[in-house]
Amino acid sequence: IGCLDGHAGRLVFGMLKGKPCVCMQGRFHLYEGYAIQKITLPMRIFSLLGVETVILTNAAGGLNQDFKVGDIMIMKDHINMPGFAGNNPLAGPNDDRFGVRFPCMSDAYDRELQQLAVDVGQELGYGDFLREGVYCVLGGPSFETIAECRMLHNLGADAVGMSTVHEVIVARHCGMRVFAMSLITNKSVMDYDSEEKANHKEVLETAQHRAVQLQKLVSTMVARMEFNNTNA
Ligand SMILES: O=P(O)(O)O[C@@H]1C[C@H](O)[C@@H](CO)O1
Ligand code: HPA
Repeated sequence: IGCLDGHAGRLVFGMLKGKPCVCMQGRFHLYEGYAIQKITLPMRIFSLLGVETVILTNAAGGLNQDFKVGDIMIMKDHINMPGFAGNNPLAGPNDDRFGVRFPCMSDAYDRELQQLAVDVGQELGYGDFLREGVYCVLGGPSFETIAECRMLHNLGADAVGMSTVHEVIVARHCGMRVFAMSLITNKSVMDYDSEEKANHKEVLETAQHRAVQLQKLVSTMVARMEFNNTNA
């Protein structure tokens, strides 16, 4: 597992609220120079281990002007920018043991799990900072220019980041149920007069600030989840 700032590089097995879980503490990214098929391999391993549901989190810049730093955005959809240029984790020969050649992505994000997150978030008193939206993935590692942020916002993205979507595609390909959420760690700079600059320190600080609430949201969702994915 990617071992860089903010990504511990550990695979943790255990029980969470009575459910067997495996957690990646960190992930691989395109910007580390790995092939896209390699960074998504953990999803196929999880599938072979019998994992039914994948919960993904990420840090992201907020393009939606209503979003504040510290907001948690439930992902309802994505824009796969590297995919537009042919960099899709399913490119190459299809391994039929995992899934079909042309998987559907309009149902990538499980609606019931999104609703569960809303319900649990409300119960925990997180309503003021719980949002939903569209995440756009870019390759990184450079943060976006002002013109790029404006373009992505005009395209319908609410948040921008450097991960998650590749994993979602591979997880869906092999029939796992997917829930994903972004922590808005910084506001994307959209204005030439702005003094703000995206930086990794702010990303880590915001993540630290919301860590306990994110853990509570995930663990409460896991506690309420049904076994036996019927979505495959
Ligand atoms: O949660 P991820 O891994 O998407 O984290 C984002 C992308 C970079 O790793 C880092 C940039 O600050 O945050
Ligand atoms: N852009 C891209 N990736 C990110 C950002 C951002 O502003 N913040 C955290 N990850």
